[in-house]
Amino acid sequence: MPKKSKKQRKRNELNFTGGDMYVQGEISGLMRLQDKFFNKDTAFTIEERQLLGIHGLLPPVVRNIEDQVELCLMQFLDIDDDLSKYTYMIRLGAHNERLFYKLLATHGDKCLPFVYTPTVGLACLNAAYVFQFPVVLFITIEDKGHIYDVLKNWPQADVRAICVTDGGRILGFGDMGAHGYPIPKGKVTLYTALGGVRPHYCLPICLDVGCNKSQVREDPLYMGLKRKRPPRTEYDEFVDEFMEAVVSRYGPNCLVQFEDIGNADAFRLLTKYRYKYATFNDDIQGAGVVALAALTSAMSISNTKLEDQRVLFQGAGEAGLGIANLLFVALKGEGLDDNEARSRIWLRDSKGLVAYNRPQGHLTEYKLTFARKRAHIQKLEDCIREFKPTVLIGVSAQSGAFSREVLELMALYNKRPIIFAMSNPPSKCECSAESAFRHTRGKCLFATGSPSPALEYAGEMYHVTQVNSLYGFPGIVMGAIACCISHLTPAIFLVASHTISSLCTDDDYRQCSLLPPLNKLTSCAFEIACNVVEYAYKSNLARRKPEPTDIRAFVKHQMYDLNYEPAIKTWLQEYEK
Ligand SMILES: O=C([O-])CC(=O)C(=O)O
Ligand SMILES: [Mg+2]
Repeated sequence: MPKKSKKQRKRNELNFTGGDMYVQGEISGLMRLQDKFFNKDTAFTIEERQLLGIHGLLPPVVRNIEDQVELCLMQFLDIDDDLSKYTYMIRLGAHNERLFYKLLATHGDKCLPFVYTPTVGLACLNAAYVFQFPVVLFITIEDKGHIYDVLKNWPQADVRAICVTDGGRILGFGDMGAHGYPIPKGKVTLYTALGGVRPHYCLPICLDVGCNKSQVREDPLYMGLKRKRPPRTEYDEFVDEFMEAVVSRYGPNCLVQFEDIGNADAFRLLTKYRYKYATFNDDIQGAGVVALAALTSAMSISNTKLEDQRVLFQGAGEAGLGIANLLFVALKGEGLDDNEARSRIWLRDSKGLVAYNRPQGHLTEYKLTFARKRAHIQKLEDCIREFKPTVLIGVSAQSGAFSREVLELMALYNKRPIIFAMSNPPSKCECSAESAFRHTRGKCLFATGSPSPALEYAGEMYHVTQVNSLYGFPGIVMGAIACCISHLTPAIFLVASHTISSLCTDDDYRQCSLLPPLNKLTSCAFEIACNVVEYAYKSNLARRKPEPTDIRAFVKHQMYDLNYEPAIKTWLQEYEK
């Protein structure tokens, strides 16, 4: 028998003396198997299993993470219904976090729609049914005065990015109260899956202040507080306390993304907090980033300039005003003055054209900025006849708002009408890709909010662009937390938007694809993060010092590693010295 080396003898001794005593002071083997951060399932090597005392608790096979991913994909694809696919992903994430993110990174095209739009909408509609784990932190208005203590119950202490909703305007569904909790969960999943933000830095929060829809509240399965939303002063005090508690608990560099907050509250909070905290509103500013990027590509294809556009919005809520505002900034950047820039933008809400002297409908200060000085027009078709827009953007959550007549009019006035039907989920979308192509006879440059398959029209294949904030926010968050940004200025969103459109190629344009393909989402997020960091240092917004000399390496270094770490590396190396 060959003689065993000293090292091998030592290992052998260890292998048969049980594991726990060798990991004293550390997390036990069994806990590693049950803890999503440490778990590797069958990827624990035999040596690790023996040293950790979990030998025998797993089948003998040892797989690498790539093989595990393929196995998970097979299981996932075998599931028939969308909601079960969603719960499969949530369970996997709660059981083995790295495998979950590796699966998303490897097969994002197949899996992302089941952790994010559109399936996340279905999850909200079935929120009680799909709730299984403490995946988000719930803070209720009854916790007022003690929000800091609730934050302390979240198991991770080094939180750097929060996504928070109050369920006030969930996608196109309106007020869903606490049943909006899957939304921030879906968003922070993309921080990691696309932006590379380490998962333990991310915290999804649902602020439960009640729900004004009795139909939601009175559902026997409703999990939130069974009360109406509070008056504005009480609400504002609550959210103020929340922001202060975040800073006390996680420091001033912790970024807060507001998501799917009710319209009126969203604008007020953004105005109040945007220069005070590192915060942004994805539905307002994030929508602007991606819509402007898609518009930039559409202009490259149609060989037109920004100042040549007349943009009509169907919907003047968060996305509509967010896009209009960023467009306004971009137009001014092209040398237009305020009035010239505003003249390119018309908004139409549920009461018709946003005009000063319209007979009904109070105009908020945010809409007033874009109000027209002209006779009121009620119908969308008449707005089109009057304004002859080159671009029509749907952000109204009104299914069918882009009727055949609307689409035909756009094709009548434009060689290449630019049409974005952005509302989510598809049941709330202004028109389908199919009707946009049919009623413009294939002339339109089209994008929509949810993922859609390629489409055949008159013998030609057209790619259907998904114009969704997922192109922007993961990279913005990664960049902002990497350099500890103090606050996010409008220029940051322009930087992000330009980064996205700069990644489109002539090949994309040939397929009428207005944004980079979905398989480039991670590189898109990385480029945005680097450009945000660079801009933040240049503009004195970055608190982290010293300024890095190599920004790409600086960002890369902070990203989540999708491969397992050896469970006992440090300890074994110590022992074998
Ligand atoms: O979540 C999405 O897909 C886009 C979004 O923010 C919204 O529609 O509110
Ligand atoms: Mg949203």
